[in-house]
Amino acid sequence: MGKINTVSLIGLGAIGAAYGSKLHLLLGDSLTVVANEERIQRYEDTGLNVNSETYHFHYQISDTAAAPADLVIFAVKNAELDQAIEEIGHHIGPNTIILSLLNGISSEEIIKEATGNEHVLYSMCVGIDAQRNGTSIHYGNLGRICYGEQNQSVSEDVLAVKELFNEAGISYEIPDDIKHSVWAKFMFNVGINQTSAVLQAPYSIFQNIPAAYDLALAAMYEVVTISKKVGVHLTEEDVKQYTPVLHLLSPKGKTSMLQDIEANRKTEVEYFAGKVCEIGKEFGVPTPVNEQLYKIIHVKEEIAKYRR
Ligand SMILES: NC(=O)C1=CN([C@@H]2O[C@H](COP(=O)(O)OP(=O)(O)OC[C@H]3O[C@@H](n4cnc5c(N)ncnc54)[C@H](OP(=O)(O)O)[C@@H]3O)[C@@H](O)[C@H]2O)C=CC1
Ligand SMILES: CC(C)(CO)C(=O)C(=O)O
Repeated sequence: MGKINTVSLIGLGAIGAAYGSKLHLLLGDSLTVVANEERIQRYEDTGLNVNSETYHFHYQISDTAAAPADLVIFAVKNAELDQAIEEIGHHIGPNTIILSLLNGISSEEIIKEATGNEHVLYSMCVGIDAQRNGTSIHYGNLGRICYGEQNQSVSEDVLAVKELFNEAGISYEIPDDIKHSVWAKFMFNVGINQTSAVLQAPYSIFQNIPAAYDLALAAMYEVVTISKKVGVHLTEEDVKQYTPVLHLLSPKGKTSMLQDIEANRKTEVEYFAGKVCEIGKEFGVPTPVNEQLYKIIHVKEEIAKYRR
């Protein structure tokens, strides 16, 4: 792949709109947002408001024919991924590079398996505190997108994405070991997203009340333990590296999981505690903190359904 000229994006929520707005400023209509008619109608009615600027993206209805894009970006929630893969299928050709900005440790494998595409890079975003209210998105920090090849090579695809991000003004990092970085981010999400959802607490609580962050740490240490069983080997150093990340987030900001709870949406608990408990069981490692978080967050989802 030479230069990336066309990008298709699916998922115009907090993450998709935040990074999509940067790409739109660079690419104009060469950035296509793929969605069904109902969503497109909603986006066209008001435009997308990102940090008080209104954006009108170029939209394409999901089941219409399309030329493959140079780059496809997934920015939906984990439970929405299978449907999104199907709906953006026309935009994926044999040479299309794919980035998945979803949290968790499974989306890249799922995309590879479903599409047979050989240009899926491993990626995640870190240090971003994007919040969504309907079609209005606000972020204090855009953070950076960490990405790379699983085999750690600096491939043509990696370089093409680097050029795009440089031109769009999107901060990025190409870590030496992207799998390790994805797991470290997973560890942080397992801690902060889940405890924030249970405590219904914004980042300021974790920044200022050590006992609150201790709860998150207890869940994170279970990820450190299971990571050693799957050959990733997270360490105390990885845990420590996330303390400054937490302190850079906007104090009033909320994790994506707390936003889901407050908006009565299904959360990503299956992909956080659910995954930790699954791997723990496989290797005979107890994961009591995540077991409790899993149960409590499920009850919160049930309460939301009951109230609806
Ligand atoms: N928010 C944050 O600060 C961060 C989030 N993340 C991760 O990024 C991922 C996305 O999170 P976030 O942006 O917060 O989630 P949001 O819920 O804000 O956004 C997801 C968007 O995807 C849309 N969508 C779902 N299915 C489809 C589909 N089939 N076609 C088109 N659009 C679709 C949803 O539309 P609709 O509302 O109409 O259903 C929604 O707008 C998650 O994995 C999250 O964990 C990572 C880092 C930080
Ligand atoms: C790390 C954090 C909490 C913010 O970037 C996140 O990934 C999320 O809200 O899902």
